[in-house]
Amino acid sequence: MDQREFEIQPNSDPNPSTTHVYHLALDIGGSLNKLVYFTKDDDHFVDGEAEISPRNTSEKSKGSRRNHPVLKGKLNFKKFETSKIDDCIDFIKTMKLHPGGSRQQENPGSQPISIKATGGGSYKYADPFKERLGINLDKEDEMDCLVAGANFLLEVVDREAYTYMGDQRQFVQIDQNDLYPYLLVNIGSGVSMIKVEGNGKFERVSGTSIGGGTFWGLGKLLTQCKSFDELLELSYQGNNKEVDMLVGDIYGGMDYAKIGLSSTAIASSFGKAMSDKKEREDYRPEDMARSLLRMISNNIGQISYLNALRFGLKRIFFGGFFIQRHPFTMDTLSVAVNFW
Ligand SMILES: Nc1ncnc2c1ncn2[C@@H]1O[C@H](COP(=O)(O)OP(=O)(O)OP(=O)(O)O)[C@@H](O)[C@H]1O
Ligand SMILES: CC(C)(CO)[C@@H](O)C(=O)NCCC(=O)O
Repeated sequence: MDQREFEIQPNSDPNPSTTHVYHLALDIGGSLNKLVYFTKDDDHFVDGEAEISPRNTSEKSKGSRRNHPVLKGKLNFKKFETSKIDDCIDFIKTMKLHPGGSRQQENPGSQPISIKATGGGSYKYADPFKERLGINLDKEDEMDCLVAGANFLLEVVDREAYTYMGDQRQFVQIDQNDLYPYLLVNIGSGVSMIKVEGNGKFERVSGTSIGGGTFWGLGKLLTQCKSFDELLELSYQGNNKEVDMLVGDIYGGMDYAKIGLSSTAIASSFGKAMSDKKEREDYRPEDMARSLLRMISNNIGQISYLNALRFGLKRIFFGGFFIQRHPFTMDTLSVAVNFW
């Protein structure tokens, strides 16, 4: 997808009276409900349809990537907490996204409007969508969508995948002939690990229930934070060694060099709390938040690495809102993958 013609606008709402909406779709997960819709301004509106031109996705990648049509318009992303599903329905209603959003889908004439939706919430919340908006959620399997989306981004969008270590973001140049097989680790409320061998060729090989929902849920109980962003922000100000038992705490300040453990390595997450004569209130919320973030990210990194090893996969791609735009979390994952 050529990013010169294809703008991605995070959470900026277009004016419904001057904008034409196409292809509203939803991913209703355990924590977050994600909406995507495509818009064209009056300027780019041709005979009631979006202008589509089949062309290569990027001058630079001519020949090396598959041809995809380029839609001249904007993709708009919006997210809501899934628990506030009514806010999402209100938004769709106010912005009048649902009639336009189905325009190019398979609903000609007076058929009931149907919107593509994935994630567990497409089952759980089918009734409120029907009752309040009169729309059917046309369900797609979440793993199919996840893999199709990841493959599309990796095959088509330049500068999409990157490594993150020590504050350094480095884009990965992907050789299309050497993309598969890879391990896809999607960190949402829970974590899914999928071995991807090609388009439509994948198997969910592992997962863990200790994921983004655990960080936010347990973190809320420990710190009284009111939002995920607040909890994450708090964790940046904390020091996990106040809560975690380090190798040095066990070895009298020394490394355990013989097995490659430095004195600062975490020997036991939250381990200090067992023997400290302290109540929960005596620990600083920021230190607990930091320790929790480390514990969960390290665990995901370790399980991912072991699964990559188990299936002989040389590359792991991480995704999901637990890490999106969160450099410290990404860095912790990278350190964990390298450590184990
Ligand atoms: N603003 C936010 N509000 C709540 N959680 C957030 C927010 N930003 C990031 N997160 C994190 O992202 C996680 C949700 O990620 P994502 O949307 O990818 O998963 P999901 O689709 O809701 O879950 P699942 O796939 O397991 O059903 C949350 O559990 C939380 O850790
Ligand atoms: C249940 C799903 C697939 C819903 O997205 C996800 O939250 C998940 O992969 N959870 C982890 C489940 C496990 O493998 O332990």
